Amino acid sequence: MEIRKFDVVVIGSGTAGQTVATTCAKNGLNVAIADNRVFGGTCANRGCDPKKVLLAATEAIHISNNLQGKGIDTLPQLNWGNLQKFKKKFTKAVPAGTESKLNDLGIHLYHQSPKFIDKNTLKIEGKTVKAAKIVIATGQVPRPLHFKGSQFLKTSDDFLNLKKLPKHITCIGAGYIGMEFAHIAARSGAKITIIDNGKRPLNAFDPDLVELLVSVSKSIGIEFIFNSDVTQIKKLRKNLKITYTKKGKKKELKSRFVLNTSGRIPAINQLDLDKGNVAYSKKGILVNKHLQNPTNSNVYACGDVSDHSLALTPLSGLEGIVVAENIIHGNRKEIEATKIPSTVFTLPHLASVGLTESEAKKRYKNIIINYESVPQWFNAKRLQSKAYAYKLIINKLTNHIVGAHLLSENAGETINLFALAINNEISAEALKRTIFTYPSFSYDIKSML
Ligand SMILES: Cc1cc2nc3c(=O)[nH]c(=O)nc-3n(C[C@H](O)[C@H](O)[C@H](O)COP(=O)(O)OP(=O)(O)OC[C@H]3O[C@@H](n4cnc5c(N)ncnc54)[C@H](O)[C@@H]3O)c2cc1C
Ligand SMILES: NC(=O)c1ccc[n+]([C@@H]2O[C@H](COP(=O)([O-])OP(=O)(O)OC[C@H]3O[C@@H](n4cnc5c(N)ncnc54)[C@H](O)[C@@H]3O)[C@@H](O)[C@H]2O)c1
Repeated sequence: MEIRKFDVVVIGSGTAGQTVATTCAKNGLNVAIADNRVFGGTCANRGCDPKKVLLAATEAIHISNNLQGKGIDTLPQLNWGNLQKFKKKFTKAVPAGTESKLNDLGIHLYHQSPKFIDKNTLKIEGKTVKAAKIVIATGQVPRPLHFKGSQFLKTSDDFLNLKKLPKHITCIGAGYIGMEFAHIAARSGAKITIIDNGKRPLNAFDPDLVELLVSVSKSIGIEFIFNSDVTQIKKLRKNLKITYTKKGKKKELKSRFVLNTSGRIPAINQLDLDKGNVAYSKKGILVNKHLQNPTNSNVYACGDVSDHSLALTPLSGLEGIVVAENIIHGNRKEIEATKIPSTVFTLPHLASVGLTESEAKKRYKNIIINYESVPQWFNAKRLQSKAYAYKLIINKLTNHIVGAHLLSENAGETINLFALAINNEISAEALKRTIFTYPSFSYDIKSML
């Protein structure tokens, strides 16, 4: 049987996989890439980008609602069907565009999941393929939940493709996806309930700012049920009946559509990793500082699927570059300890970079915490925003900002200035001295400092 040989085979065509494949190909390596779904990955096809397109229309609703009677008389009417058509204009072009970009670089494309046969050999599309280096960049998939009726659960993919918005949606999980989708759906006219088995949403974010976000969320009709476990979903004629337990008591609610937003797990179960002697854990493919697998040095992993990665697009891209450079030049690049900014695209946004208050207290002896809720500031008032707050954490000794946490209409943008300051050790004083445009959210940084 003919055996096809490549320098590099990349599994997964998302941000991480594409970055590795294109960089290696541009450097003269013979590359193949495989994906078992449409090419282009989660972010562009069924994640960040389509979500942000849906969000744009709800931003119009949000701002109009806030300014009703203050210059806005007639509220805009959201047309979910047309919004979905608009969104499709973005997503439809992604798979073919990605394939053509990869083809143009001479990269061989496979459209199935490879399986390891041994350390350097894969079976793909029924063929045996050998590669000097194999890169696993398969991302994550929704965490399966196991209870009676869990087959009725829908995923983020289903939500993003909804032709009609259900009257009532329940999200199981108050993380990034649950909170962002709840805000989109609530402003589009649906009634939302979020059930979480924890005591609050968005665990990794500052508790004071999250509390304010919860209160805004409630004001747009989102209902929260915390410390609760869903035990069963039963199909009724039109609705689904959700049974859950809270403090040992059995409770029920009815909903048209139940979304599993309880987190995502590494997409590794189709790869036969044991045959390739590839070490992995529940968190993903194990990697060292060069993003190389400790038990099979021919294998690298990057993006969401690696065991230490935060599931964020910019980090997946960064890791893709590290892997590509290590394959091309030998292991010379390590993953840098950059502070990665992150935004929950609710309205207002919740954004964060660097240490949380509790992390900073453990790490530094003397810190300054500037925490304030400032709905009276001009930028909040002109937009009639229900919440504007910040928490900055500064190392007293060096005057460097070590953590920034923002809740504002523009936090997703403003946080990038803090990422710049933290990662480049620009002092709080230097940031305060810098001239920013006025009136802008960036200008507010001066008052925060
Ligand atoms: C709804 C949603 C919204 C998000 N919003 C944001 C956001 O606003 N900002 C942000 O930074 N991040 C966001 N994320 C996270 C972001 O999408 C991921 O961090 C990013 O896409 C990861 O890139 P990746 O290349 O590691 O993996 P992916 O983009 O997931 O790519 C992995 C690819 O591997 C393929 N694959 C999987 N298994 C196999 C297999 N066995 N064989 C072959 N191919 C396989 C998949 O089909 C996929 O194309 C969001 C995620 C979701 C789900
Ligand atoms: N704006 C962004 O950058 C963005 C947006 C979406 C997703 N993402 C990335 O994707 C990842 C996955 O997002 P996600 O929202 O799916 O997960 P998540 O980890 O953010 O949140 C999962 C939530 O589900 C809850 N949960 C877990 N098991 C549960 C159960 N059995 N019952 C009830 N609640 C349960 C958790 O307590 C948590 O609040 C994120 O961690 C993030 O890195 C990023």
